[in-house]
Amino acid sequence: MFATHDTVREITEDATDTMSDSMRAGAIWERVSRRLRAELGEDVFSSWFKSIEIEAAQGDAVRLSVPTRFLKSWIDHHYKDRIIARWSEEADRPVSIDVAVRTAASARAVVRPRPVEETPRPAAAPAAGRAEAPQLSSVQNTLGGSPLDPRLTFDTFIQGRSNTLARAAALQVAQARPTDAVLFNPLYIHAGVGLGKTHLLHAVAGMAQAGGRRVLYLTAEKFTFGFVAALKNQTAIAFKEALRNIDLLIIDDLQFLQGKQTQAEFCHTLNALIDAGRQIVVAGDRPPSDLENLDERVRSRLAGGLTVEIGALDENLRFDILKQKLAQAKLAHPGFDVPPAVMTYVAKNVTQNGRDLDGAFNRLIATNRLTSQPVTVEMAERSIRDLVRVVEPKRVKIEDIQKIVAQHYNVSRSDILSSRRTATVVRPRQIAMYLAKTMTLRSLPEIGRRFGGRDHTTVLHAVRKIEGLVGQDPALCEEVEVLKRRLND
Ligand SMILES: Nc1ncnc2c1ncn2[C@@H]1O[C@H](COP(=O)(O)OP(=O)(O)OP(=O)(O)O)[C@@H](O)[C@H]1O
Repeated sequence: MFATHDTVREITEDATDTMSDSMRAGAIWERVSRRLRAELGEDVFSSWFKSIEIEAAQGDAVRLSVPTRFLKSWIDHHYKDRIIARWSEEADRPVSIDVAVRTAASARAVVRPRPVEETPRPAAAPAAGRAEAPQLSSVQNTLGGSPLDPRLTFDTFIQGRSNTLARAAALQVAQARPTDAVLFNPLYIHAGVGLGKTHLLHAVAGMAQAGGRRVLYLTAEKFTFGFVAALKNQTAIAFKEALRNIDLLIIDDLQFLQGKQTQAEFCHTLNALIDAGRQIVVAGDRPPSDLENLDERVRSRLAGGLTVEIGALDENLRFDILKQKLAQAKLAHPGFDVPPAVMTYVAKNVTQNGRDLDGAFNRLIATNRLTSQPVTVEMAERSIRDLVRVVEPKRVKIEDIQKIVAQHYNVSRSDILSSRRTATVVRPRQIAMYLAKTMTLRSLPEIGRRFGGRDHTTVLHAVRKIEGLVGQDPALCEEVEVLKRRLND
């Protein structure tokens, strides 16, 4: 069917209306942005509003877009009402505003308002585009990146139940090509002392660097020092530029990020890199929510990515780490060996963390090399006595297991004891039975009785089922580890 003159005119008028709506919206957004910047301050404005673009504007309906889901949810929760109020005031009529996440296709079609003038800044070095961005060495020089230990690789990082998820996420990030979509951003890894965070971060840095990406690995202390020194030397602009031109920023020991201004700069860097589709990996000694001294904006930005925990090293993992250390030691000290009984003794008794395992192993080598004593269990007992912690195993009660599992899966304890067979209850019940078998000395019939009078074969089936799943499903494995830790606390 051909369009009549009238329809052509209607279509043209519609298009002209849409164009002028868009242009009007662009002008209004400029004024709204100025007011938001004045009301909220430069820091808040550049953290949350700078990357907003107008996706569409038609009549009283405006659609804004932001590059990430995190930004959308933050703006929806904290600033949307304010934007609507300011926009309605500037437009002299009520408007509805919707915030969407930009896709590559929508980004091409976006209406770009003129950038809002910022408060005057000292003359900046010309902004380097991605193509002429500084190469790794100059980034490292400008920012004083922390040195990487070539021994800390994925090959030497031993996988166990407590670190499966963290390792898998880290590997995915390290292997990504620059054109791949960024999956977990930021990736935040937390663990207690000596459980392998630094090892994993070095492995990510090394692999990504080998893949040709511009990587910067910094401890939070170095970041603080670099930023403060740059401020003192009036090179802060160059510092910021260099930071924003890397592909992968890795920050270790985030708990040591000091100072309000440094944290604000870190937050800007996080926002700028994430919005530009670059990857961030951060490690700290506790989850973001527990980092009390950290700026709220940094905390929420971190919590908006993927947070994974590395749990305690279990005995099997400790044994495997020792095996690897032995292989390395044999290369450096030909003729040196540690009998399996000694390996088992150390793995069983040095339970704290990987650093104590390093220490124990070094003492075996030193004692053997310096005194020519053969490595035996007695020799090991004497040399590593202070690293051995005698811990009374905590007695876990079946009732506690049922309570904690029920809480974790948001079902009631009576659901777990009941005969209900819906999936939401069956899996938690099986996990609770599995924990009862592996964390207490109760027999299968006794466990069956305590789980609503079930037969011992039902318990056995549950235990086998969960044992099998834990080996295949890292997420379930992580859940079980979390439950075990809660029960052992
Ligand atoms: N899964 C693992 N495989 C191999 N080595 C490990 C593993 N976990 C820990 N280690 C070793 O344990 C030691 C301590 O690990 P690392 O320095 O990475 O701990 P961390 O979590 O960064 O501790 P901190 O919080 O004190 O900085 C290192 O020698 C590391 O190589």
